[in-house]
Amino acid sequence: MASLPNGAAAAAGSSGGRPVDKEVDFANYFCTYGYLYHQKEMLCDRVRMDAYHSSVFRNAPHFEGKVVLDVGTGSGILAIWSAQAGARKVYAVEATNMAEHARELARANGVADIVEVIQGTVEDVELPEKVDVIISEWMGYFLLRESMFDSVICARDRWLKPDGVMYPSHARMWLAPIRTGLGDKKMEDLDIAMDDWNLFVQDTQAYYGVNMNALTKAYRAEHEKYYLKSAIWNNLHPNQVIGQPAVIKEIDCLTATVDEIREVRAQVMLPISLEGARLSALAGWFDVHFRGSAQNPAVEEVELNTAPDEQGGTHWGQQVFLLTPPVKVSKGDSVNVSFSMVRSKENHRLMDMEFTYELHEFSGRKHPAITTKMYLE
Ligand SMILES: C[S@@+](CC[C@H](N)C(=O)[O-])C[C@H]1O[C@@H](n2cnc3c(N)ncnc32)[C@H](O)[C@@H]1O
Repeated sequence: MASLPNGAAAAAGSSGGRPVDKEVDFANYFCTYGYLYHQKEMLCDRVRMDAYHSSVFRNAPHFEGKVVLDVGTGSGILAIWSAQAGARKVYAVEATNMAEHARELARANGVADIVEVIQGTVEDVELPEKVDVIISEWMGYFLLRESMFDSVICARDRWLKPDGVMYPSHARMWLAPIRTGLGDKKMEDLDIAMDDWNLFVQDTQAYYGVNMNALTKAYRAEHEKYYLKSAIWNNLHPNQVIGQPAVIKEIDCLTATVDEIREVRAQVMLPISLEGARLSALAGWFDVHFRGSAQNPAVEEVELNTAPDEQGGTHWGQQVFLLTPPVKVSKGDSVNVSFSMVRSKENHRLMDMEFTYELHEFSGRKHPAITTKMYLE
C-alpha cells in the first residue's frame, strides 16, 4: 500500500529558493482543482483529451504490465486510461479532495483493483515501488505558469526507474509576432477607468474637502499594469500571426531540473511575413510531445499543440503580450526580441516577464529598442 509519512510537510515548491507555505499554496492554487466544474473544463478540451488518449493507447506497450504514476490525477482520467491500456498498477496522486471522486470513478470504470488513488502532494507521498511510467498533465498557461512541473520533476527523481518514460516527454515554448485589436480595447478600458478616477477626485474634493490627486499617478500605474502589462488569454486565429514563430525554450522532461525552468531567457529574431501589417503584440504558447525515451521510444509519437488554430484551440489558448503603441511593419522586416521570465516573488506559480524588442526594417533602418515588463497572473 502506498502511504503518506506522518506529519509530512515538505515544501510543494520554491520561490527563488524560499520554501513555500503549504497552507497558502492550498488556498491560492489547489483550491479550484478541488471542484468538478474545473476538472470538467479540462475534460472538455478535445485537443488535450485526444492527445493524451492517443499517446496512451497508441503506445500501449509502454503501459502493458507496467507500473505507472499519475502526478496530479484530478478526476483520475489519465490513471484510468493507463489501466485500460494494460498497466499492472497505477498510483494516482492528487492533492485535493478530488481524490475521492477519482477513487469513485476508478471503481465505476472497473479498474479500482489497478488504480490506487492517494490523496496528498506528490512531494510527500511514499510509494512501495519504483515506476516505469510517469504520466501527468502539468502544463499551465504559456507552459510554465502554475510551476507544477516542479512537482513532476520531484516525482521523477524519487520514483522513476532508470529506464522509465515520461508522458509527455518533451515540451517547447513559442513566441510569435501578431496583430490584434485587443490593445485598442484595453486602451479604451484604461481611458474609461481614468475618466472615472478623475470624476472621483473632483467629487471627493467638492464633497469631503480632500484632494486625492496625489494618488492619480499610482492609480494609473495600477491600471496600466492590469490593462496593458498583464498577459491576455486569447484563442487567436492563425491569420493573426504575421511572422515566423520561434522556439524560446525546450524541455526534456526526462532530464530537466527545477533550476533549468525557474528562469527562461531567450533572444530570437522574428521575421515578418505579411505586407503592411500592424505589429500590436507578441503571442506565446506551447506544445508537448509524447516520444518515449531514447531507450524506450514511442511506437507512435503524439503531439499536443496549443498554437493558434482555425478549429478554435484549447483551454490554454495563447497568451497575448501587448506592444503599446503598435508598430507598422512590412514583409522582410524582423523583430529582435530579448525575453526573460522569472517567478513572481510573491507567488512562485505566477510569472514576471521582460521583453526588449527592436524593429529592423528590410531597408536596414533600426528602430530604438523598447523594454517592457509583463505579468502572467
Ligand atoms: C491540470 S490538472 C490535471 C488533472 C488530470 N490529470 C487531467 O488530466 O484531467 C492538475 C492536477 O494536479 C493536481 N496537483 C498539482 N500539483 C500537485 C502535487 N504537487 N501533488 C498532487 N497533486 C497535484 C491538481 O490538484 C490538479 O487536480
